[in-house]
Amino acid sequence: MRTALVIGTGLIGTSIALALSGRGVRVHLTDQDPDQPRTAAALGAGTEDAPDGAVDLAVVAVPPAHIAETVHALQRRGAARGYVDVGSVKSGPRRELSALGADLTSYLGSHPMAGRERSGPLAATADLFDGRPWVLTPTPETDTEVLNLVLELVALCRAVPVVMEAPAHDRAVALVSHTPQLLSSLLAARLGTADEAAVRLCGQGIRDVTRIAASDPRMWIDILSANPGPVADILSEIAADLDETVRSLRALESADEAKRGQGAAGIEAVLRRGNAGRERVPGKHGAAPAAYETVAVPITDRPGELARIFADAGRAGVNIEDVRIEHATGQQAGLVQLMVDPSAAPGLIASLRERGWSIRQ
Ligand SMILES: NC(=O)c1ccc[n+]([C@@H]2O[C@H](COP(=O)([O-])OP(=O)(O)OC[C@H]3O[C@@H](n4cnc5c(N)ncnc54)[C@H](O)[C@@H]3O)[C@@H](O)[C@H]2O)c1
Ligand SMILES: O=C(O)C(=O)C[C@]1(C(=O)O)C=C[C@@H](O)C=C1
Repeated sequence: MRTALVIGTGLIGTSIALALSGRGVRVHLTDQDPDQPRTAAALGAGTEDAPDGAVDLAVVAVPPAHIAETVHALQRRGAARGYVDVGSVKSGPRRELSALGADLTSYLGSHPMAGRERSGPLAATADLFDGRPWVLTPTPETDTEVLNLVLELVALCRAVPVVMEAPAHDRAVALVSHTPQLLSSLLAARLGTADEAAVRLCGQGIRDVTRIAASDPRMWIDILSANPGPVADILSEIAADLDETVRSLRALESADEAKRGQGAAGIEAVLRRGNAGRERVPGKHGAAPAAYETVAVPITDRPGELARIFADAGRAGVNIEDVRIEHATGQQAGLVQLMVDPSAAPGLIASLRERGWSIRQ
């Protein structure tokens, strides 16, 4: 990739622009608020000058509610060879693009799983995405060239590509991102009316769980409006857990020893379930299994082939942890190396064979 256009030079757009500029890509910056690209350019993220012609990749980093109209407008003026968005929700923007009659072959929905509670270019850093998962949601209609451009973007940002279908992505982030935001806000909201004497005692625990309560509400209204059902489902399960926990605490207040025992058991169960969940949270650089198994699949160099193999892996329920593509010199062919958890490899191989792929042993 030689040239890129970043639309929306806030936290995420400027962080991407800094990473790309730092690795030799000429990055053009634009935003509906002219102050933002000016600041981003001053930070070394790229240039405010408009590109001469079509760039290689347009990166749309605007709030979710504006993604579809922005991508569609860029496509209509032929701004780039490929278009990617980085929005925190994936099904809604795709549906809206489809309703607008946009070209879905040159568009790929993506979501870097890295961010901060602060907005704007001044919060941006070039290493924001280092080692973080970056979800890609190709479909069979995604052009191979566009998928390759986005894989290059992810690699240049030193992130780890993870392929998912948009609805599965939205359900997953409801649990790991959207519900935590609301729970953090709900807890921090209690501090709003608490006595000064109590607030003065805030220690590291409450700082940890309320950090993201400082996030921009406008952005989160957009995100939650595009994913309300899955978030409401998880919150109602948590509400049931809360009811149970309150019952256990009330039992602990009882004069009856047996009831107090039940209360303690209920609380212990919650804490132990919490320990087990927390153990599954990956470290900053991802809980990569010690070693991946490589499934090598020869492909022909024609539009849609890569997207098809990713979609077929998705249908097999297999997460692609990493991917490498070897291009055969002088031939319209290549070898795609899909890196997966060793336990997932046999199922992936069988499923891909069933779908007509040959596997290089
Ligand atoms: N903040 C995070 O932690 C995080 C993480 C991953 C992905 N995202 C996604 O990245 C995108 C950007 O989020 P951010 O945190 O960088 O927000 P931000 O508020 O820091 O930046 C958004 C920028 O987009 C500009 N903008 C808004 N509407 C526009 C339009 N129609 N045309 C051009 N520019 C427009 C704003 O002026 C602003 O500069 C969102 O879709 C968000 O869901 C955010
Ligand atoms: O660390 C933070 O500040 C974030 O909340 C980042 C976070 C997340 O939930 O992980 C927030 C929203 C995004 O879409 C992706 C990343």
